[in-house]
Amino acid sequence: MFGFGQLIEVLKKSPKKIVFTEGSDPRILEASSRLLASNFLHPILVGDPDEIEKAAEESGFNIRGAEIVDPKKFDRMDEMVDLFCELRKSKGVTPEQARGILSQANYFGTMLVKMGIADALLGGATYSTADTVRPALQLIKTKPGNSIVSSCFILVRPSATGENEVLAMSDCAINIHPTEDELVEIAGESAACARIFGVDPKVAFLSYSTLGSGKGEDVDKMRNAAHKAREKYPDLPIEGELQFDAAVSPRVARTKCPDSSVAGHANTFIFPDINAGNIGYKIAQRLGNFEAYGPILLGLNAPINDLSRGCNASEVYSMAIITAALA
Ligand SMILES: CC(C)(COP(=O)(O)OP(=O)(O)OC[C@H]1O[C@@H](n2cnc3c(N)ncnc32)[C@H](O)[C@@H]1OP(=O)(O)O)[C@@H](O)C(=O)NCCC(=O)NCCS
Ligand SMILES: CC(=O)OP(=O)(O)O
Repeated sequence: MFGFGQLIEVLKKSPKKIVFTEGSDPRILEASSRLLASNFLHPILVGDPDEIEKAAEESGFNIRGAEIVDPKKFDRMDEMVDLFCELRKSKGVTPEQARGILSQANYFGTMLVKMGIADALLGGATYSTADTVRPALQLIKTKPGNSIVSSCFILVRPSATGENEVLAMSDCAINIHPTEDELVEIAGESAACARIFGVDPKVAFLSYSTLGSGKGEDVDKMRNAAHKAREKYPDLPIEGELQFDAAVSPRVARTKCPDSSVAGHANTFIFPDINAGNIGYKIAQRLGNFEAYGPILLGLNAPINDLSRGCNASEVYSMAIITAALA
């Protein structure tokens, strides 16, 4: 069963540095002060030191000991500019353009990871997901063997048995209209992510149709993706296409698809597109009493994660631990 204690133990054995791109945000400052009080994860705050210290003082958080890095005064900026130009040479980026781009905290922070100055990055408390993730897509790129970066939310809710109920939902944040093959990759990556959080994955490819009850291109897409995923991951329990009720309710599953061993017991949900996924996870979070951790980026070649702009300090703290522990 998943607990943050296990991730913290991982970090205690191998402490890491995590860069926060929104160094003066009060939620980042609160999470950083909690991290500084322990010694398993060291925050690097990007921004103007005066502004950050003033914000910390005003919000009453002790960030003594935090590293603050100001892109305007960074002593390795020439080296960073050269590396950036090299990485983006196919786009013909000039050093002057690179300097402008690297004055932005999202690009600067990503380059701190690329240069090995930080082990991990967490952003998105005020930056949109697109602005948090784009520098990583451009500079860090996908892991060898992956064709896309995607994402997964881990949803956690205490249950009546006393054990946490843990679910995975994907892709709620990155790929807007994933293809069948991309959905297959998302399912494999999400199942692997779910396992890290103690889930024995049972994967449902979601739709408005259950095994042919409805018709349409989107139904075909999810059915075909489920079929391809079963071929690619023969040991993974996979069903699709399924409506959400058939995926999670044993009673509904007995009526709609009695022969499926996944239906009624699914815990890893693959949505047809980002509209469904983003709306779906936020309903679970805001109306279903689930804590939502993510989006956890999958398939990216370094530990960089995004936050929802609606996050609180406790979610920042948890996501920082998740991000660094998965490094
Ligand atoms: C992720 C996202 C920002 C990328 O869009 P974009 O920046 O317009 O993408 P582009 O097509 O210009 O590609 C930029 C780079 O990222 C790469 N890229 C884009 N999507 C990618 C993906 N899913 N996986 C890996 N690389 C990707 C491109 O190959 C390109 O690389 P290059 O510049 O080296 O050639 C976009 O898909 C998006 O906005 N997604 C939804 C985000 C969102 O609003 N989520 C809801 C809230 S969580
Ligand atoms: C993940 C997500 O939906 O992010 P935001 O709320 O910042 O758009």
